[in-house]
Amino acid sequence: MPAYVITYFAVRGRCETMRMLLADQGQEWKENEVTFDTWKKGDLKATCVFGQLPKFEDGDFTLYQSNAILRYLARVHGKRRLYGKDDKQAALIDMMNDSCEDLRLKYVRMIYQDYENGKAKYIEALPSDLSKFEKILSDNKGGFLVGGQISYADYHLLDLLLNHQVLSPGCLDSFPVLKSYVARLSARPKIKAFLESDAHKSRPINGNGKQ
Ligand SMILES: N[C@@H](CCC(=O)N[C@@H](CSC(=S)NCCc1ccccc1)C(=O)NCC(=O)O)C(=O)O
Repeated sequence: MPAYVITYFAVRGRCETMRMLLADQGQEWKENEVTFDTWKKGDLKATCVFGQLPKFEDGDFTLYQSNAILRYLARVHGKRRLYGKDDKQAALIDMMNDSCEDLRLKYVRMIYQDYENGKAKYIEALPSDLSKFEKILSDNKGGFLVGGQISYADYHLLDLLLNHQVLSPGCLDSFPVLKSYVARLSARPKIKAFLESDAHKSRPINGNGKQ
């Protein structure tokens, strides 16, 4: 039985980034899928430190907060291999992930609270955020957000960009570096296999069916 267990709803949401990271790192994990009906009963919610999912278990070690889970996995895999080569790179990677979280929060708010009326406006404003990542990846010749190796923030940005290509298929057409970054990372053999898996394809992106 894999040591890793992800407890979450049957959606990509805040867990597809860690799933891609684990897949790319050759790790296995168990999915503990929670239905919305079960969740509404409140018993599981009452056991969650912050009353929310995802919950991540590594044996008898339990974590909540999706970004804390990513940082934990970045530390434990291959001697911090997913966290840069030194503390300064690690800090830059955290900075990049914080910006991914900013974009995710904007996306989630639109999806769940303002999809019908806010989708067009969100897509119109999107280039302002995408252009920042286009410049970061253009300026860093290493091919990743920080340095010359993939970090946990790269998996987060990849997940966000894939979701945004569903929301607005042409959103990367004016950002050639981002477009090639998505193609290159998606072509990594283990990520490619994950993205082609039924498990991934069968999970809706969000919990309300909007994408
Ligand atoms: N900062 C936390 C945020 C966790 C979070 O928002 N979890 C949501 C699910 S993740 C997400 S993107 N939520 C957006 C709306 C949603 C609600 C319920 C199910 C699915 C999506 C949740 O548990 N909602 C249920 C509840 O609060 O009772 C993290 O990053 O893990």
